[in-house]
Amino acid sequence: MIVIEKVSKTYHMKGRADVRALDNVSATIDRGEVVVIIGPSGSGKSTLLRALNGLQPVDSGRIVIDGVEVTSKKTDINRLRAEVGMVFQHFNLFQHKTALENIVLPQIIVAKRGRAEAEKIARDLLAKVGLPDQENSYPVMLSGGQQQRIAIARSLAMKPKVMLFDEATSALDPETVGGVLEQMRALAAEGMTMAVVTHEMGFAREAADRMIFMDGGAIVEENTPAAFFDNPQTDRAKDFLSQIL
Ligand SMILES: Nc1ncnc2c1ncn2[C@@H]1O[C@H](COP(=O)(O)OP(=O)(O)OP(=O)(O)O)[C@@H](O)[C@H]1O
Repeated sequence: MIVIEKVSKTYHMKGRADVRALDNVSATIDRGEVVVIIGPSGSGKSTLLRALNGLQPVDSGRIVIDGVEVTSKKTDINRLRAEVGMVFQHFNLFQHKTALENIVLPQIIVAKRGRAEAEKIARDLLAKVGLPDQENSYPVMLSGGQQQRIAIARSLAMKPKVMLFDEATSALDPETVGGVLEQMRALAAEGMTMAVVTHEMGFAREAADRMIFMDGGAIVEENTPAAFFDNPQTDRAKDFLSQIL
């Protein structure tokens, strides 16, 4: 379970007004729950996701994942990043390593597994993401969607308790988005705890247990997808939905 308690974050940049990216945000995400976070550009969605795996330090408040306080300086951030997998818009595979090695290496380096075990896990995951025949392919030989599925497999190899997706399909060619969404749906169906920032409203309707709508660094509305899309409560959510649907 993820508990987010009164989390705030302001960015200070020279020559620019301060930006309050997160303004007293509180939420909980239950084990096995799939939460889709949407909102206008600059509303704080990415900052919140990055805070959840410790990539983004916050100014105040607490984030606790399965009893481990992410926001405590004492927490081992490397361990946390293994337990909280994150898939970004840009998948950053090692270009000079094969698909298999991309999944194997973090297991050896971070999880300290032996090569035989790491390769077995990697092969199982390549099959799971629908790419069993691509273990010897280099990223450049794969479509963006296939590379993103390798990136998902790489995260899953660490056996995370939680998966975070930050616009995982936004940089892909339209014809390769479907395969990635299919993997995300399958993970959701298996009961993975997921927080997903996406523009894919079809995915949100089908796979989300709950929608969180953010604006101006705050959570403005939370509801089931059916209630949120069909009957938004706030003017801000209505405006946003009228622009994107
Ligand atoms: N590293 C940073 N330094 C300074 N300002 C930042 C930084 N990261 C984000 N911001 C600012 O904080 C605000 C929230 O940004 P964030 O990326 O969290 O929003 P978002 O909802 O994910 O936006 P988008 O949908 O465009 O990705 C924005 O005004 C952004 O310009």
